[in-house]
Amino acid sequence: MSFVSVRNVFQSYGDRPILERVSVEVEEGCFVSIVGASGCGKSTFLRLLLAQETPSRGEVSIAGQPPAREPGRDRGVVFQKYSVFPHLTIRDNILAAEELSARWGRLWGRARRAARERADAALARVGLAHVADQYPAALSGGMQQRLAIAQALQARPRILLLDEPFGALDPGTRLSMHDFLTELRAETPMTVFMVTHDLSEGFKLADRVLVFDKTRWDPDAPERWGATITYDFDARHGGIPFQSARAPHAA
Ligand SMILES: Nc1ncnc2c1ncn2[C@@H]1O[C@H](COP(=O)(O)OP(=O)(O)OP(=O)(O)O)[C@@H](O)[C@H]1O
Repeated sequence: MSFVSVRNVFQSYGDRPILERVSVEVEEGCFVSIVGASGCGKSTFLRLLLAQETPSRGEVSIAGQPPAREPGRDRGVVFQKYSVFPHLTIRDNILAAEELSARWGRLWGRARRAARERADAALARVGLAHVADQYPAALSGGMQQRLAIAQALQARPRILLLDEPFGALDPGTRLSMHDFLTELRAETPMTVFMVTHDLSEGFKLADRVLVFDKTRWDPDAPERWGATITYDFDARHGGIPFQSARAPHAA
C-alpha cells in the first residue's frame, strides 16, 4: 500500500464543489509539487491531508490510517502566512518545535542543550543567527517566513506540507532555502507536498508535479464543477507522465 493514498475524493463548501474525483498514491519519501490556477483547491487538498477538513466523499489515508487530527511530530506545516509564536524569541520558536513532541512538553538538561545547539545551527543555516534572542515582530516578512521553514524542518517530520513556503522571499534567499530543504531531505527522508505558483521551482525540487485544474467548465456557471488532478508529471524523468513503477521512491 502507498504511504499517502487519496481515493476518489470530493470536497465542497456548501453546494459549491471545489475538488472532484481526486485520486493519487504517493510513496514514502517522495516530494510532490502541486500547481494550478488560483482558487482551484490546492490549499484545500493540503488541509485534507492535514485532517483540518474531512472530504465530502472519498478517502484519505496516511500509513494506512485516516490522517490524525491532532498536530504531532509526524507532520510539519509551513503556510503562506507565517505561523510563528509571537511571544517566544526566535530561538525559542525553533526549540518549541522539538518540545511539542517531547514527552512532557519540555526538554531538560543535556537534551535541551543539544536541542539548543540544533536550533542555533538551523538559525545559522537560514541566516537568522544574529536575531536569535529577538522576537518575531522585529523580523521582516521574509525573515519570519524563513523562521517558519526552519521551525517546521527542525522536528524532521515524516510528512512536510508546504503552502507557497517561499512566496515572500527574494530570489537569492529563495534559492538558498531550496538548498536547505534539499540538504535536509538528503539527511532525513521526508514525504513532502508543496503548493507553488512557480512551475520551475516545482520541477526543480520535486519528484512528481501534480497539476490541479477543472476538466469540466461551464462558462455560464464557472463554479459549477470542481478541480481534479489533470496531469501527474515525473519530474526526475524529464516531465513524462508519472508511472508508479518508475517512481524514484517506489517500494
Ligand atoms: N472554508 C471555506 N469555506 C468556503 N469556501 C472556501 C473555504 N476555503 C476555501 N474556500 C474556497 O475554495 C476555493 C479553493 O480555495 P483554495 O485556497 O484551496 O485554492 P488554492 O488553489 O489554494 O488558491 P490560491 O492559489 O489562490 O492560494 C476558493 O474559491 C476559496 O474561496
